[in-house]
Amino acid sequence: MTDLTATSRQALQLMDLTSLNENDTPQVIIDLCHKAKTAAGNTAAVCVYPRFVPVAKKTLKALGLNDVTVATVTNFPAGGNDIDIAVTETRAAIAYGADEVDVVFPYKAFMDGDETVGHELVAQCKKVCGDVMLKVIIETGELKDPALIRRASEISIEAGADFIKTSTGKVAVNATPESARIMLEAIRDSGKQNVGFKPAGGIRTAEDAAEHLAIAADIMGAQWINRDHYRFGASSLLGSLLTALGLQEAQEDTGAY
Ligand SMILES: O=C[C@H](O)COP(=O)(O)O
Repeated sequence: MTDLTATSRQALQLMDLTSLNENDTPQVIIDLCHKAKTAAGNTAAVCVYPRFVPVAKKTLKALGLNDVTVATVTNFPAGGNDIDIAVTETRAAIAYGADEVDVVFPYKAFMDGDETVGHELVAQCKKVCGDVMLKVIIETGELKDPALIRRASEISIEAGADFIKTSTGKVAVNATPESARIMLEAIRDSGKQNVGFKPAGGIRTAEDAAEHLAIAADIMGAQWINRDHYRFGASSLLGSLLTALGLQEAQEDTGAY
């Protein structure tokens, strides 16, 4: 087994297979759920807009994909600083049946110097989540400055994030190796090894995924990398992984969700 085969299989099983397009329909989400099952194993989760959580849950259940969780997004993608709205959206997402909520950190307010609102928003969203996993998207491509990426990561971890996530996939710059390194170092240095990391946005090739996994292994150790600690957020990565695994013909995937 080549290294790329091994990392591609690992990446596939760590993927939050994503469709967050304005023109999504129930049928698009049903098709997405079918793609979560592959000959190389199932993806970790599907990630969809809140209104599609019920159809995703129902489809995965009908397919017997009990290990594939349903993630959704709140305060997305703008990362507004209204805590009530973020909490209300998060509560609604859970009511729809979401297993995991990816909330956008109020990164613009944070860039304007307000650290308190980010901490409070994450803490209050985690409170309504209970056992539902909360991933906090800090939007690294907008923060840009390594010191801001580090600080937003620290605030999110301190406030109770289960995962910190790089990006929405909706801005010009999304997950990069540099931002991944800063965020993983923040997790390591926090001493909270149970906090996970999700690079998301712009990860399209098996080689991209392998590079990210190597960074995580370097900083956190290879043993740390599992679905409880590591996810890829990606809408167009599956096809490249299947090709690297020699499975592309078995499962058609255009990558164009
Ligand atoms: O959370 C995941 C991202 O929205 C996916 O971004 P992508 O479409 O660039 O893969």
